[in-house]
Amino acid sequence: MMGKRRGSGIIVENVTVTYRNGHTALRNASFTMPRGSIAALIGVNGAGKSTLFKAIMGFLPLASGTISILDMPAKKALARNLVAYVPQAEEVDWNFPILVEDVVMMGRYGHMNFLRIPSRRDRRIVDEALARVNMSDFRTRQIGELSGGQKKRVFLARALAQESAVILLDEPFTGVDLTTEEQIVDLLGELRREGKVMLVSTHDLGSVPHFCDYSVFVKGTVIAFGPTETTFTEANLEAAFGGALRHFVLGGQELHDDEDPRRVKVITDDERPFVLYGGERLKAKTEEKDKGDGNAS
Ligand SMILES: Nc1ncnc2c1ncn2[C@@H]1O[C@H](COP(=O)(O)OP(=O)(O)OP(=O)(O)O)[C@@H](O)[C@H]1O
Repeated sequence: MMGKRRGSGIIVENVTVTYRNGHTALRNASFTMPRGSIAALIGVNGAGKSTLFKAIMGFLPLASGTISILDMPAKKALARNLVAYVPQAEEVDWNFPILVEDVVMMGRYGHMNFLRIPSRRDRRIVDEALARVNMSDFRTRQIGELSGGQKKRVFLARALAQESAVILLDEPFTGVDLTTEEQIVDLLGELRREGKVMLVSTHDLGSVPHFCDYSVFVKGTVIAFGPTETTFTEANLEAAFGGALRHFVLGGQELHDDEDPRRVKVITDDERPFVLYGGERLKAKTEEKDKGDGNAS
């Protein structure tokens, strides 16, 4: 396990990515996040979140700029198998006939020689990864026969089996029920305590302050980034989502039977609402969690 907490996790500096059709999806994007932390990548559809992931993974060339991972050039970190990617559901061919346990074993390929014969250790790591996402009972199922949330957990298990220090998760909560989302959030918290670096793209605004240490707002570039405490603000949400967000302010008789003057503001992109109480938002729970015994069940 990674015990190291110091040093930088991911540094993206002035990155520009242009697709082959000439469309520049990201221009001069920059942000940094340290080791042992979780950052949310927040932005509307088409803002460039997946493009950023693909650029970090080396799937797309950079027109300019640099990316460094764990204090080394991204290429080197990728070659050392230090980065795992959990793709969006739409990017996977679910008709491909493959068993759950074989998907997770793919996470071990980078550790095997070209014959790809799993060792006892590889099998043990796959078993542990499946157990950690509560999918052991499904190991001999075809991946295409699972629910959306179960598929996500299998791909998360593949990332765990890879034993990489960095995990990129593209929309891990889309199509996932609340219990599964909570399990995934707990697991990410455990991984953070192990010193891993996690970048999570999400539309699920309500959960960001609960588990993300850093927020990165994307809109064709990085328009704001920093600690969630200070960066996950109404102004930045507005800047990132513009008219796509809906606001409700509840107060008076709508909210209270008594004379309580306090009001609640709800900001939502219709997935999970983000609630501000009397102009102040709920304090992130992450620190409280960290102070616990670290034994999330
Ligand atoms: N292969 C491609 N060729 C050309 N343009 C592309 C390609 N893939 C994406 N784009 C464009 O790049 C921009 C950013 O897309 P990207 O997929 O990174 O957005 P996103 O923030 O991940 O959105 P979503 O929330 O829908 O996943 C969009 O305008 C999109 O149309």
